[in-house]
Amino acid sequence: MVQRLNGKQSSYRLLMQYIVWMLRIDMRRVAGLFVIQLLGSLLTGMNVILVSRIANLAIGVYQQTDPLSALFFWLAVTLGLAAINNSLWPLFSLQEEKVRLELEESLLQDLQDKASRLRLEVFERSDFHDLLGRARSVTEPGFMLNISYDLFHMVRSAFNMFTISAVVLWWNPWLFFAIAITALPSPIMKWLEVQKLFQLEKEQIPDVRLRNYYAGIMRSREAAKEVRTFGLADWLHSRWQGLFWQVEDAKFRLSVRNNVKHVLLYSLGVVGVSCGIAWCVAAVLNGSLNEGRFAAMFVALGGVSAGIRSVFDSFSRVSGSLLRIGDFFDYMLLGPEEEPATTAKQPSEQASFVLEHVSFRYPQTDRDALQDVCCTFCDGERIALIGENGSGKTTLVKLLAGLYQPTEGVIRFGDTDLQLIDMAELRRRMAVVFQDFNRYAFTVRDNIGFGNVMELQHGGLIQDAAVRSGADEIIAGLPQGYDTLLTKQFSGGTELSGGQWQKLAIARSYMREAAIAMLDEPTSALDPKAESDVLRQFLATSQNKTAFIVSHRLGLARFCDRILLMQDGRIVEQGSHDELVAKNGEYAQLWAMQSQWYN
Ligand SMILES: Nc1ncnc2c1ncn2[C@@H]1O[C@H](COP(=O)(O)OP(=O)(O)OP(=O)(O)O)[C@@H](O)[C@H]1O
Repeated sequence: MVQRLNGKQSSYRLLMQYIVWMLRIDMRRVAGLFVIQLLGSLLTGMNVILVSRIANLAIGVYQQTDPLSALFFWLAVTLGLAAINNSLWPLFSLQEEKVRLELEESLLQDLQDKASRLRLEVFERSDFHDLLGRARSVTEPGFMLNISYDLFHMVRSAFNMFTISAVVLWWNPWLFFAIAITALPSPIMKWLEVQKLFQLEKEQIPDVRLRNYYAGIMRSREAAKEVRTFGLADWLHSRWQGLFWQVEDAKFRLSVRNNVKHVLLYSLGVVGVSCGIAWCVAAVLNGSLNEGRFAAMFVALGGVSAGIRSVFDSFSRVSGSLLRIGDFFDYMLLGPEEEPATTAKQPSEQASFVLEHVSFRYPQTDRDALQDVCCTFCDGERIALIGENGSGKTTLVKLLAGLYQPTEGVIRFGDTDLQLIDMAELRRRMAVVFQDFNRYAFTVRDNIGFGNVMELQHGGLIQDAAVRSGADEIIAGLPQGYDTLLTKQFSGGTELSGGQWQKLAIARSYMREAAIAMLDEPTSALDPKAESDVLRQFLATSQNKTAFIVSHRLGLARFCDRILLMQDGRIVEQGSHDELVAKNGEYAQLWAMQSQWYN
């Protein structure tokens, strides 16, 4: 089961986590950004006081009670400070851009590292893909741009608001509270809306993923053949369209409701500021407020209201982004992970496996793919796994390769529980060809060399692997030989047939001198000659190896030391070919059935 270690976290905790994380990435630059913010805001606050001073001086000059030079002096000071304030922002933007890029890179790296550590069972769960989809949205270009911009904007607006508020509070505290109370409901509403939108988007993620899946099929080169042959385009489009509007309509309805509320609450804020200005006018008329202070109050009242809105608007956007970052942190705490090499045990030299009452059920299914399997595979033994489709052969191979853990029972490698073994080390001793092997859109050299990435530059080894798998003849006919790009997605590439790809996958497994070989239907796409070459090669190279081969070709199985016949996740018969034929059971019937085509 997917373990998520933390529950819903408060915005405050997430904000702290985010700030700590930013500081961890580039403490010097992040601290520098805060200092620039602080300076800029102090300058903005001073500006309000200077406006008051200049207005009073202008009146004084007009009434000839103050000298013109004093007015020019304070005007020069104000302009000077404004110039300093303005020059801070290009500096701020450059620093911010760098911090943002560093954050984005770190996010992507963390996301990818985590995915490579998670156990494969986790990938089988749909809720994992929902969470991954939400966590990935954090790494979209622009997300970091917005959150860091909003965060710094919030800090800057808060500094501005505090300095302007301090001025108004000092001159008239009641006026300040009246403006604050009328200005607050609108941004608080916005904050609540952000939470609702996040919740809605979270619920919509499975539909959005499905919608993207439909779109992906319509765009995919691989699917294009069937989409056209079976005329699926209209059906896919109508499904995609239905989901598109279902998702977007729900968001639009929420947006309409929010906008109506906003208009009402914003008007309340305007009423607050208007009342404040009316109060100032009355104070000027009754002589309790001089003209200079009136001018400054006029600026400051609007400033307080706009400041409160600006702080809370940025806060709403930051908290919305933090909720998404929260998904990212949740994702980073997912488990279970593979055993870290530092705590894991070294695998024994003897490549033997013991399965004790092993059952396995894929996550989110209600049926065991393997049921109570008990078996021993000795060092150097060659095993053929046969059985009808869905009987559990591939699942058994995946468990032996340590890719999945049994849901019940234990698999031992040598004497040690496979779960406790350093899998990276054990996998270095394994050569595996999966039934659904990867077709990398890279060069032939890479496609073979990935079997032993440390030897990717070792041309001789790659050529040798190609010769053993029979891929060398294909490569000789390619335009750039081993450097041919195997994809039509990028320019200059080419494409191979299914069987040719399979030969490359087999060559990949020959890249390491492995003590354990696992081949899951390695010849399903090969022509008879190629199949016979590959099987001969397998029998020759698997001498003294612990080897497992999954195949429906019983002709091959007869050359293995032991055959395991599987049915419904159980081993129903096992023994050598001769023993099983003599037993005259299921295997004997299958053998008779297949051999009749060759008689
Ligand atoms: N990823 C998965 N999630 C859920 N169920 C799965 C998954 N993979 C396989 N199964 C189920 O597990 C059972 C065993 O599948 P497995 O692939 O091991 O069969 P197999 O014997 O290798 O079949 P085949 O000969 O068709 O390759 C089947 O019932 C299958 O439907």
